[in-house]
Amino acid sequence: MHFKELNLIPPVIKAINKAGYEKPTEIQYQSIPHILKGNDIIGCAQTGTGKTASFAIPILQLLQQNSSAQKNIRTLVLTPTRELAIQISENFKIYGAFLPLTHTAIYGGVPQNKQIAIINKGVDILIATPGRLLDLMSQGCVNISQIEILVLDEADRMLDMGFVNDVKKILKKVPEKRQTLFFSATMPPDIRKFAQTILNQPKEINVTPVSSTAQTVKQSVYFVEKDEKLNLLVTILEDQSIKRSLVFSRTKHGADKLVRKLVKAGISAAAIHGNKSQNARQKALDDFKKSSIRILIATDIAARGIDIDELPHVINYELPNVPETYVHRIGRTGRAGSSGVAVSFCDKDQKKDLHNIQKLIGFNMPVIPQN
Ligand SMILES: Nc1ncnc2c1ncn2[C@@H]1O[C@H](COP(=O)(O)OP(=O)(O)OP(=O)(O)O)[C@@H](O)[C@H]1O
Repeated sequence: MHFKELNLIPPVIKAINKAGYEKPTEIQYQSIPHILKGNDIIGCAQTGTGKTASFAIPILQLLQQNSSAQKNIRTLVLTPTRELAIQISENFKIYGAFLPLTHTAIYGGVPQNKQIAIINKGVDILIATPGRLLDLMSQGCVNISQIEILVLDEADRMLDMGFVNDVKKILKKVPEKRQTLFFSATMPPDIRKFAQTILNQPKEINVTPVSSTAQTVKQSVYFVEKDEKLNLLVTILEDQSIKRSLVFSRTKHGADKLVRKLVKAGISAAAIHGNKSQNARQKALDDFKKSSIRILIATDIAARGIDIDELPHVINYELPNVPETYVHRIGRTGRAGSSGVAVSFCDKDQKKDLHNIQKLIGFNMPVIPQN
């Protein structure tokens, strides 16, 4: 199967070729035709399998084919984190390289003037985190009353407690007649039910069992006492054959503390979490992406969607208490067919969390004995 068989227009095919993709992934192959037909979609596929292109490619094509003389926002993509908004915007840039369509990302933590100036020039596709979008809407700087396509990326996260009120407010301002697309690697049943109230006769595309982890990630767990965790972390990371590792911590404070301890042990590390300025967040991520730091300690703001080329290793210093979060965290490795390793630390207070995670992913992880 080639992208050509998906009835894509030449400028889109040209951009896909330039990106170096040989063939569509399963989720792309299954969702692109439905989206091109104008259907609503719930798309579930494992982490790192190209869900972004599954919506970005057909959206670009639809906007191009039904081109409008007006300069209004025609597609809105909602996404939970600022880093992800930037990344999705970069994806639209790649796939839309040979099309005249414009796009931009708006997100909090940075001044709004530049964002407003770009919107005022006219954009076809707006990628937004909900808070900044509502902010700019309330100031009259953004009008989403003409959108044709609405995307909820990481849909279950967008509709969980932290975001649901914001999303409901946004939904009141978009036209009822629209195409709505939901994408995520995880989709808990209650969220799926709620989704049905927003979508119109959606096609469900489940490429693999919902919430399953990518086969490309080798998972294991250490049972470790709380006061032994730091030593274990240092021992693991001293192994220089691990080129880079992303370490998840449950708290911002815990993340900072780990950075200090690792730096003291001679291991270069930086943290990314919600108490840092947006510039510091982006810098930590960029430094990690270009390998100027070897270890990035993150809270769950980096759990979803973030695509880091050749990231071989993820550590859960603590297990997350929401099992779906585990699936997203370890999905930062083993992307686009490459292989990855994910190790988790489990102390005696976290046995229940481990149980819930293993129930969700449908298997028990091998336990690594400590010597
Ligand atoms: N058809 C393809 N062939 C090769 N690589 C691809 C293809 N489609 C996407 N990719 C690459 O795969 C990587 C993962 O894609 P993407 O970030 O969209 O994954 P995802 O399914 O959204 O993951 P997550 O659930 O973690 O958000 C990206 O680096 C992207 O460039």
